Amino acid sequence: MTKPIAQIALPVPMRRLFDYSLPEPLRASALPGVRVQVPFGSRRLVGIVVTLKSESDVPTSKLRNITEVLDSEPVLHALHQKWLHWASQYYQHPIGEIYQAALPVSLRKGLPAEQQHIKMWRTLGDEDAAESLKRAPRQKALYQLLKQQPLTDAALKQEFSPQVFKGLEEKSLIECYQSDYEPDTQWFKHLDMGPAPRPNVEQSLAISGINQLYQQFGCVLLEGVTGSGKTEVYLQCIEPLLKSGHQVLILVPEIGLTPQTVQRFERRFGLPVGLLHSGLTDNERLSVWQKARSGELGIIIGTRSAIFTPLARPGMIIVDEEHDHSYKQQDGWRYHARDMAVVRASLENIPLVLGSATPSLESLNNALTGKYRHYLLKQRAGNAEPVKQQMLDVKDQPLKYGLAAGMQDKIAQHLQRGQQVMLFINRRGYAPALICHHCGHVEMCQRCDTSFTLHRRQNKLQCHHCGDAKPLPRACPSCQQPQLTPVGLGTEQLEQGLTELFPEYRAVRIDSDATRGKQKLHQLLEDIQQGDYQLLIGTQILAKGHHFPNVSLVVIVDVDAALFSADYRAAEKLAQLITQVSGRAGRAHVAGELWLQTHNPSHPLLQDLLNNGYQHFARYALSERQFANLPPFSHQALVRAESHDPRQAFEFLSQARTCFADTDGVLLTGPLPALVEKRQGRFRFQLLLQTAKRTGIQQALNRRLPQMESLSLAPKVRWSVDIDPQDFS
Ligand SMILES: Nc1ncnc2c1ncn2[C@@H]1O[C@H](COP(=O)(O)OP(=O)(O)OP(=O)(O)O)[C@@H](O)[C@H]1O
Ligand SMILES: [Zn+2]
Repeated sequence: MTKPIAQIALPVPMRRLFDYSLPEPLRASALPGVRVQVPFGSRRLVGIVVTLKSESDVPTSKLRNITEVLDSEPVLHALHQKWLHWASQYYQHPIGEIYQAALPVSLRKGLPAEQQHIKMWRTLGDEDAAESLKRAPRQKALYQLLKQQPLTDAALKQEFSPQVFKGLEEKSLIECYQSDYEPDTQWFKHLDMGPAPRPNVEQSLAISGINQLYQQFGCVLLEGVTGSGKTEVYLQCIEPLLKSGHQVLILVPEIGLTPQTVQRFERRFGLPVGLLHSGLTDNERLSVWQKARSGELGIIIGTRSAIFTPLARPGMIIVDEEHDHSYKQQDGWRYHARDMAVVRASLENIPLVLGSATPSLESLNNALTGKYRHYLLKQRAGNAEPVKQQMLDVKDQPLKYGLAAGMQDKIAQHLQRGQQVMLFINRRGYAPALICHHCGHVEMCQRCDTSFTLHRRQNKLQCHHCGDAKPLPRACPSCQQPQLTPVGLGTEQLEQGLTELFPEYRAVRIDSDATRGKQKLHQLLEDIQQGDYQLLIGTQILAKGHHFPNVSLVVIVDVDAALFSADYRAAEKLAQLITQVSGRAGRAHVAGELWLQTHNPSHPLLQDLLNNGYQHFARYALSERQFANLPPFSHQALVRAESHDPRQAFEFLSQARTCFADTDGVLLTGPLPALVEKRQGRFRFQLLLQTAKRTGIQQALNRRLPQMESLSLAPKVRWSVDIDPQDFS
């Protein structure tokens, strides 16, 4: 007998499921994993059936009815559901919000999940009208194409503008119709393989090791210096999988930045690659989701949330640049896509490959302790030489636009040899602050604890924490004198300075200000490839994964700020950044060098990193973490709270602390102010929980969260729990 009650996950911030009764006619179709529409208060919500049952704690008369079943088959299969329930436990986050996050936006809204029809075009009538279209060559071209066979709207739109269709439609020569959608899931029978280089010894070892894990769970850390051919290893590992019809999901930090990587996958296998990134419309996203689920796509490449893409025949998950911080969601449900990937791979019983030149200390520790298989690529692939890394001591040196004289000479030398130079600085805008030379007043954001950044191009001051902006004042708002002076250096100023210092060369700036708009970045990257620019200035966007063969010098203008941070992960982050940035140099035929400007050339971190490389540094950093009992040798959760009245957030966390007071094995730190204490008008505090075992965090929170939720201040402050926090700002 079919069960009359369904437990539903609803997109509401409550840590529970909701019981609804199933009217008789809906019972056969309400399977676990399908979407349903239900009344909730005065609203209608789209939820997902989790389980069916015969009885509820709520009296039957009080149960409300499910109004509609939206799917004929589950949008989340059983394994996926199991995975999400694990996540709800692990991240201590409401299950309904997790289910919601795992679906594309269109499906959250209740739109159809199946790709039922596709829009096609065909010609009308028998006679050939080409003659009458002589004066409209585009219309004639489209007409003749369709005369041969009907074609899909999606394919034609790439080539013909809407006017062309309209013209022909008005002449009643073509019409549009809906055709039944038949997915092509047999792509693997006609792969069109492109040429592949012969792998070197290190690559071969990695490839054969990874391929031993065919349809079997296992994690692999591929630790390879930049340019060592990690991508080539991925390509060769997935080849046998694709040939046997399996699908591969690849996570990357940011797609807009790696068009070349995407092309490499397409060319190697002659297959379209499904792309998932933030620049897509809801419809485009849904389409990739559908094609991945039906098995129509062999390769899916996407950013963080692509980890939720369903696969009909999963073969492997790859997380490229696994150390990258974009894999951690920083608001709402704060999951880590890499960690989600580990659990997914184990449930689906497939291998997971984590690749990086600068692995996170977490993954490295798992590799060193034997939990993960570990393959090292120590040499750059092909003919590329290792990058020479050096420091320039800028103590007591006059700096012009942040550059010492010696550095300016170096840049000139490389430019004169016809090579490109990349300069890296971590701050966008013109200058991080504007100070009054007369009275010392600094314009501060009223809502945050920070100075306004000067953006000279746009003639404005902007807060980089809350986005608040205002026009550049002509005089000091405090003393009315006109001597307002920029302090510090940003990308905009460096660009201006370089144009002044090297007028015969062209400079380009790559930061989030300069690259707004979908195509802009793409275009700039292409122009750089073409050699249109010789001086490339950027923030960390420029550090990620590009391949600019003609860059021979990379300069990091200032590393000092990061050397003295209160965040225990700062050293790791800085080392990753320096190594990644330096990996941009000398990737092909020209030798590359990296120069760091610093006031602290004897700093042990810099010494170790530059003399011994990231692999050595990371192992040393791990021993330090172990000594200090920090992650990955302990496990953390961060309770954050913020409020307009600083006392409320602080008091809430003080009370929260007492909830944990008698919990054994939990080390409590705080409440302490966050690194950025005030943001958008709210004061921010943190309480850190630390335990020796991973499960300790979950046990403590399982027992104490309900108590915290019932604290009198709980509804009055904004608070959240962050498991495995990465960022304490
Ligand atoms: N075995 C090989 N023989 C010759 N060339 C190779 C080989 N493997 C890789 N290459 C080439 O070396 C260059 C770098 O390789 P690849 O992009 O795979 O490295 P990577 O480690 O993924 O780089 P990144 O540092 O950007 O992550 C590419 O141009 C690639 O085609
Ligand atoms: Zn602000």
